Amino acid sequence: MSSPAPARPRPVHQAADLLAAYLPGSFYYSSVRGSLLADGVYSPVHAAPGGRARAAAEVLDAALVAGVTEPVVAGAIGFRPDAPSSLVVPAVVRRAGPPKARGPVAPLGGNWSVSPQPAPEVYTTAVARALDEIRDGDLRKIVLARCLDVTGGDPVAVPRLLARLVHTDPAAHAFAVDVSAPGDPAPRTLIGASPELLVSRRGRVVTANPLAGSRPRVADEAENARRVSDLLASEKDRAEHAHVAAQVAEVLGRFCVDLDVPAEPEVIGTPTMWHLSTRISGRLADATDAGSSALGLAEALHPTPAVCGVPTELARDTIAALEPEDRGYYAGLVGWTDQDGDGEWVVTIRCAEVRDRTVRLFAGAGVVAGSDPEAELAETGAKFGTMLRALGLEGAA
Ligand SMILES: C=C(O[C@H]1C=CC=C(C(=O)O)[C@@H]1O)C(=O)O
Repeated sequence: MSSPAPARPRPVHQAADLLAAYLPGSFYYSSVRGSLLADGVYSPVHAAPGGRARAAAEVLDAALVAGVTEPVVAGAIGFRPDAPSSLVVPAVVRRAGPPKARGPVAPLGGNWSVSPQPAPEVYTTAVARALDEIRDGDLRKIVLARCLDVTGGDPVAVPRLLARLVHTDPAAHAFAVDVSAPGDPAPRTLIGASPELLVSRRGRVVTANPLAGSRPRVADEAENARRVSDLLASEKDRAEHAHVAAQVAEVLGRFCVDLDVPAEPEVIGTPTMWHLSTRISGRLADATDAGSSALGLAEALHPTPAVCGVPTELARDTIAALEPEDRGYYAGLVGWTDQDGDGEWVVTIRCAEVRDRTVRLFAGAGVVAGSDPEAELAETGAKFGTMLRALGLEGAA
């Protein structure tokens, strides 16, 4: 006869201690729901797109049997189906409450050179071409991205960069993920502070918070108020947003009962941007299937028109044709799922990839009929602000 396992007290950690304990190679994730720091690898999770949730559930079962305490699957998945992914069941997971705002963290220092990739006029030409495709063909929305390479004299202090991201905006979904691949000459870290919740699951309750439609935030509050009301009234931005909210609602509708989709978007603010936002929630019809774990839902939702477009396949092909730089992990998903299927995944935006002395920032903007190439260039410049602030280079885009 088997006897129940003795209940072990859960070790109590402070959010600030987890952040302070982060080292490159660890997995860090924090949001208003809590903080998670994971180290070591019990097992990688390898599976093709669409099969990851089931593979994750199997590895989590094996980890439990092997004695891993409260295992999770954590990591990042790239934008394209053929992009790399970095998903593991870590050997050790520590959890704490949400991070709190604290005093300023010292800047990274150093002399940085900043180089847009591609050149700004290549980006505006791509937006103009996308507008031609929208006018002449079936494309209705496309998100076009560009990069900013920031290079310093010394290897980048990733833990300090992460601490600055978290302290600037403790409400963001902050992350740092080791995305090194075999043969890389130096370790690579995906780091960022995303405002966009792809999906979270807690028990049967599912929440998503699609964002699209933007204005840069400025210091002057009267000007911010004008920008917020302009954003709410903008037909172009509302169309851009409606594509995302509709697709997220349609996908979650396949899994949920009692889906609540607000009829009107609201505006949310980050320290650098204002966005149209729709908070969607529902209850899972079947919470036992691996396909409805947080990772399963995230895979079903990806890529939303917040990072790809409408229709999805045509937008993805047009992105491949118009963007000269590979997105890699940008515009993919980052997060974690536990053995109950609970977890949280965010859209990988307001992020960068750090490799030795270089930080490659990514930012994209949604293009619909009525978009203006110069305005999209400026919008992507403003979106770089999240990472530039953390680097101490505000205004360098
Ligand atoms: C694609 C990005 O942002 C998305 C999320 C919010 C608003 C967006 C926009 O207004 O274009 C984008 O869809 C990015 O930051 O790289």
